[in-house]
Amino acid sequence: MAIKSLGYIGVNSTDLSQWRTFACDVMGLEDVSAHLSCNENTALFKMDDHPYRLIVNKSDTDQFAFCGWETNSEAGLREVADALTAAGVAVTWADADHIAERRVTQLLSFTDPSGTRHEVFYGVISDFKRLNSPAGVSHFVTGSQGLGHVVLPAPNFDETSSFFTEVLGFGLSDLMKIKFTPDPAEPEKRLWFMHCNERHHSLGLFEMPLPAGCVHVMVEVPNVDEVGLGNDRRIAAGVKLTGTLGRHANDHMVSFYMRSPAGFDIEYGAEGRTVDDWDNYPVFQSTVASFWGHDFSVGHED
Ligand SMILES: Cc1ccc(O)c(O)c1CC[C@@H]1C(=O)CC[C@]2(C)C(=O)CC[C@@H]12
Ligand SMILES: [Fe+2]
Repeated sequence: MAIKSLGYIGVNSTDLSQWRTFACDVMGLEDVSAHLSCNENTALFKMDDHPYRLIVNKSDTDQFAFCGWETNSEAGLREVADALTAAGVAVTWADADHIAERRVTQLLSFTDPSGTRHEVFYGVISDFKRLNSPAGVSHFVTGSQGLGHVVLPAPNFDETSSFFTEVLGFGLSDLMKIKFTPDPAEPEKRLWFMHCNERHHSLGLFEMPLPAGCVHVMVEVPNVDEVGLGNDRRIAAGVKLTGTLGRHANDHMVSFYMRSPAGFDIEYGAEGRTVDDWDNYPVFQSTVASFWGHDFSVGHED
């Protein structure tokens, strides 16, 4: 497939300083806004040798804004554009300002069948500066696995899931049928996990609308100590815990969840498994989220 990894994510924010505190002091990302001399209505945060992985734009709402998917080449980007066009999805090629803002060579955008905005690009423009984490995080697990994973609301589930598999070429990793709240009357909802590289999942689709525009974004640190240190920083910053420490049954990630200033969650994890041979990987359905831990009921308390 032409899409190789999750390259960046975009967020809208009424208060950039809230994101500076959360992204730097809690997540351990580096604020590179001044280094990249972006305008005062944008904040850029670095995780690795990409110029940035998180872009926060000043807005009148606090919401997830877009995913940025990376392709390898101009041909790869053209392939995605052709597949979208053939499927009747409107493709917008970015103008020079948009391309310059994103620091890539070429860029297009589209909207998926559940209304989430996506960008697809090739050719990151980087000075290859290394991460200098203000929280002392040694590094994030990225590279060919991309920045992590994103779980998106997909109320229009059948159309959205087949769009990602059939039009964009994502592979199904595993699936669940779950209730989101403790309410016993709530019907079960589908939660599908999909891959575009060796990371177990780069994309999740959850059958439910969400005002925040995103369920969560996962970033991966190299070991459980970094997860624990991240949780200590979360406590020190007074950030709400939305899922307790646990190990997932599908990707084996040890993680916790916390509420970001945009209302969606950040999953902070380590020890996720990779899959080298998807052809011989059996898709499965799990009836539990995790081998142990991950109490999500804490997120529904005030
Ligand atoms: C189940 C699971 C497997 C791998 C992951 O990376 C992962 O994030 C999850 C959990 C997904 C999901 C969530 O994020 C919000 C709260 C959810 C909907 C639940 O209540 C159970 C599954 C949870
Ligand atoms: Fe996750």
